[in-house]
Amino acid sequence: MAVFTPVTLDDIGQWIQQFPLGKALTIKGIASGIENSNFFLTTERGEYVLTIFENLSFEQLPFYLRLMDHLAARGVLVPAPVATNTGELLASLHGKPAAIVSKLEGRSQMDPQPVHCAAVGAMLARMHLAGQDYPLQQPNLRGLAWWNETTPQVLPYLSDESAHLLRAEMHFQQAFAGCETYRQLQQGPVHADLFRNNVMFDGERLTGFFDFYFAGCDTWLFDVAVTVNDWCINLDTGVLDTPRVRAMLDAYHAVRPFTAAEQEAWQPMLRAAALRFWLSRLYDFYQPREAEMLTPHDPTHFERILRERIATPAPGLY
Ligand SMILES: Nc1ncnc2c1ncn2[C@@H]1O[C@H](COP(=O)(O)OP(=O)(O)O)[C@@H](O)[C@H]1O
Ligand SMILES: N[C@@H](CCOP(=O)(O)O)C(=O)O
Repeated sequence: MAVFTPVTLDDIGQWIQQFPLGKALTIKGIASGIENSNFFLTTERGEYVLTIFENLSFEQLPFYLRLMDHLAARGVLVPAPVATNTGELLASLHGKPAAIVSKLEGRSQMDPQPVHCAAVGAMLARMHLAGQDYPLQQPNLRGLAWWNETTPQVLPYLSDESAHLLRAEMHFQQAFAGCETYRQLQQGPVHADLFRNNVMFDGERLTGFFDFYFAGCDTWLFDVAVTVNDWCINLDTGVLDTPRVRAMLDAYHAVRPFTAAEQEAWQPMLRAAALRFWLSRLYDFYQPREAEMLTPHDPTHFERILRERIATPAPGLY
């Protein structure tokens, strides 16, 4: 279980009074996260999720929380942050930034079918459009600059074969990020981590996207590639499953049509999305932080996906 900062009901008895939520009735640590300490919180007003941010600062957090607020206000299904009695979306708990957001119904769909992929594709396109007038700017903190910084830190742990792949792909992605087609890609706030475990479904009904704490301003296509690489693959081989890819891309395209530049950039972008998670998983694997209980994700999964995207062209965007 990844609870880096434990919290008890006693700890928040007074603290909760700054929110219009009544008394706290129960609090329970959530096992599955790897970045933050999360708790299901029941108060006299209902059910919520309390997050204590372990890595993001008071200065960085308004970008994420106001983005969720912005999107929720425009009908995109995301958790709505609860403001304090003085209108703040953030408060300090055990000396760290903390927020309370609404709890989404349902559960994650870990074995998605085309119908789920279509729902995700359509909501992702709506999210990109709704984010167009979001006024705050913050780069994707796990973008190319972070890859450049992280690569030398993980290279010493890799086999010759994997190190060769990482160096070569970094070289390829640096060139891609500097090319004219890349410059033409539409950008805006993106989720950047829209994996199956960050979306809730009630049956076939999508109830919301959550875990926006890797969000940032980046190309919309990067967001699509991250999402396809998790939702539309054979999990053992990393091979794309065409019916799920088509369902997701067609549903996205129907809401926000892809451009010719995006079509051209699609294959390298799928590689970029695989590289990003290979790198972060390597980093988390070899430089783990302390937690009460923590299971690092398997880096080789994304190395396999990267090799597969290099070897086999994906179905086109449209
Ligand atoms: N708004 C929410 N509504 C319902 N469940 C949530 C919500 N936010 C988080 N959770 C639950 O908490 C778990 C961990 O949250 P997550 O944001 O993925 O953590 P981390 O950022 O630490 O990786 C999720 O798998 C989900 O079960
Ligand atoms: N989705 C990433 C890791 C981030 O974890 P999350 O629980 O916050 O989604 C991965 O799978 O490597």
